[in-house]
Amino acid sequence: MTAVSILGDNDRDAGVVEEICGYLTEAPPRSYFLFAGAGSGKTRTLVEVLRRLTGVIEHEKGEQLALRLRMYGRSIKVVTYTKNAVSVINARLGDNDLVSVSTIHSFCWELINGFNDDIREALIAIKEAQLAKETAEAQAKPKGITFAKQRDLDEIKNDIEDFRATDVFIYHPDRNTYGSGALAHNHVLDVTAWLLRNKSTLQTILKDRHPIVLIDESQDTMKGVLDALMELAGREGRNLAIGLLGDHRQRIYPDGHVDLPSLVPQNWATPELQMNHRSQRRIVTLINRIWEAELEGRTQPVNGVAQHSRTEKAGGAVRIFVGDTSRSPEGKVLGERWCAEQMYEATGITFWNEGQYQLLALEHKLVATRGSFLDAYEAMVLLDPNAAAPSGSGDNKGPSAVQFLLNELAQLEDCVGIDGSVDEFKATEIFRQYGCLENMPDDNAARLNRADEMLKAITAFAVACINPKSTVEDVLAPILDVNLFEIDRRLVEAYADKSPPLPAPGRGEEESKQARMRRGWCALFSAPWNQLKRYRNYLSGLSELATHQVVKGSEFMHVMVVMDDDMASGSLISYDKIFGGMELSKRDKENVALGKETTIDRTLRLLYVTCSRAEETLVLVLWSSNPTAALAQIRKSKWFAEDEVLVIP
Ligand SMILES: Nc1ncnc2c1ncn2[C@@H]1O[C@H](COP(=O)(O)OP(=O)(O)OP(=O)(O)O)[C@@H](O)[C@H]1O
Repeated sequence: MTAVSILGDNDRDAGVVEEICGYLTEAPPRSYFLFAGAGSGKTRTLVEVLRRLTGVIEHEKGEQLALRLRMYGRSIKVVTYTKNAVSVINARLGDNDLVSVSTIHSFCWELINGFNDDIREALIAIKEAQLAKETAEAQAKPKGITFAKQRDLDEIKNDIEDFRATDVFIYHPDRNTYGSGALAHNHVLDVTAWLLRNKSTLQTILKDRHPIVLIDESQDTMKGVLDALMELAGREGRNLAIGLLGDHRQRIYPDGHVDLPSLVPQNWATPELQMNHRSQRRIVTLINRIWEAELEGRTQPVNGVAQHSRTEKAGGAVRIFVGDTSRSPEGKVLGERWCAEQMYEATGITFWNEGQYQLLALEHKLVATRGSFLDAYEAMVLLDPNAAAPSGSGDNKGPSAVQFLLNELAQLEDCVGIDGSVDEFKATEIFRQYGCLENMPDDNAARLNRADEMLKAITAFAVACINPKSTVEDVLAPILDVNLFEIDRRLVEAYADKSPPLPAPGRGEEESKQARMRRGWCALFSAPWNQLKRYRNYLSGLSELATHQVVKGSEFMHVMVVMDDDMASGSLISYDKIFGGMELSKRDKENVALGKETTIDRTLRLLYVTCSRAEETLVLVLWSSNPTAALAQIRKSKWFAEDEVLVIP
């Protein structure tokens, strides 16, 4: 093979940048959807397009567009999934006032901030629609509106009244916002989508500021906002162009559209990137097979192009190991080490016997079990299922009602030495930071009394912190008893409520939000305190097993993917079903018949995402409920060669 042909093969996508520049500089500009698989260099393509469209790199039509943007004080908006992606794109673009990069939350808030009457109207309309829908659904059930459901409906009505009474709405895209008028992250997205659909002022503002909007990771972008933008681009074809970048095969959040490619309007351009610059050929072949697989229970279409690896990346190694899921968690950890050892023996790559590989799993429960913080995690899920686990965009900081435990109390714990001594200087700083010293009595004696009370509380807190047997309640009690901080009302009330939790609902039984939260609070108060620290690390992406947060957009030389249905919450994911260790359920078959998304679809995409992170070598470990059946199907499938399939003894 000659140098020229190597270059030719590797450069098969070289024309895509120019192709996209052509669409966006057409008069009027044309919207597009870029099919771009794993490791295809989406960010690089995006940045190269932006450089040409803003006159950084010589480009005749780009320079004309730049001139027009500058003349009207406009810019191209790039919407990314994470704050990290904002910095990556900004760093690669350099100083460029014709491009403005934001996360979707910032983008939405930039548009609606200050339009308080519109925000209120949208919030009320959204909640009223929710109320009507949930009421109708409950009425249609044989039991009608149960007591538990009525409580939930009343809560929606209360929210509507609260919105009506709010004058000014506040929000911070980078953190949770508290206090009167505070909007949650999802409110901001819902409100923006509603206003883009219903208010011409906002539509005009958007196209006047940003005639071109490019959305990265569009497969996971909240569908409400995406639909509103696509609808607007359809209507305002001459004034607003949308570019969607992403890989529908890598959709991992339920916020995105089930099958985005099929929603792309006919008149949009659909360029394609065919290269995978990241992985060795063996891995690229595997991910192509995974995506093309015709599995029973699959409803998602096989749209999108097969990828090509770089010519010089013609190697790579893959193994799948199958073991019995009835093993203990410790036994499984040992089994996984054995697999790594086998990989070392097969490839001679020393990283595998030095623990220098990236463990990946996408089930939060698995991470929580391996990381020894399962009680804390499960309590958080009961308190707020949407906020308990880290999210790819880095928004989730845990349930809002427990922020005091995760922030103030965690900071206070940092002032406690391993012997239980308290660094009083540091502790005082924290009290000052949170305004705990502002209401000290003026009277000298009362002041001394209060200081003494505070000292006793922090000493008791320190003793509880260093005791490995302490529960969250043990640590919290001394602090709450003396009202040291201004604490979220929900936490204070839950602590004061000494009623026992109701039992968990049986299969098919309904549970009110309040009853679920009461179970969550009780579980949290009795969880070991030391689990909270591990839970915090997990939220910030620091646990040994990587989850979505780390996986999105990352790459690692050597990857081990651990698949264990026992640790998957609910029935949304099942590796055993795609590998043949378990039959499809009745529900799966019903979903197939209705053409709905199935367990198989979701699991296949998770597998695609995790496998495509590997550059050189990849180990898959399946803990199966029926290893014999799974092995038979794996051997029959064309995914792996005979010598790539092994049994964990
Ligand atoms: N044109 C190119 N030539 C050589 N290497 C490239 C090229 N484009 C990207 N790469 C390299 O390939 C790897 C994958 O690129 P990148 O992470 O941008 O892909 P991606 O499309 O964002 O992938 P994913 O969606 O899987 O996260 C990176 O290591 C990047 O440096």
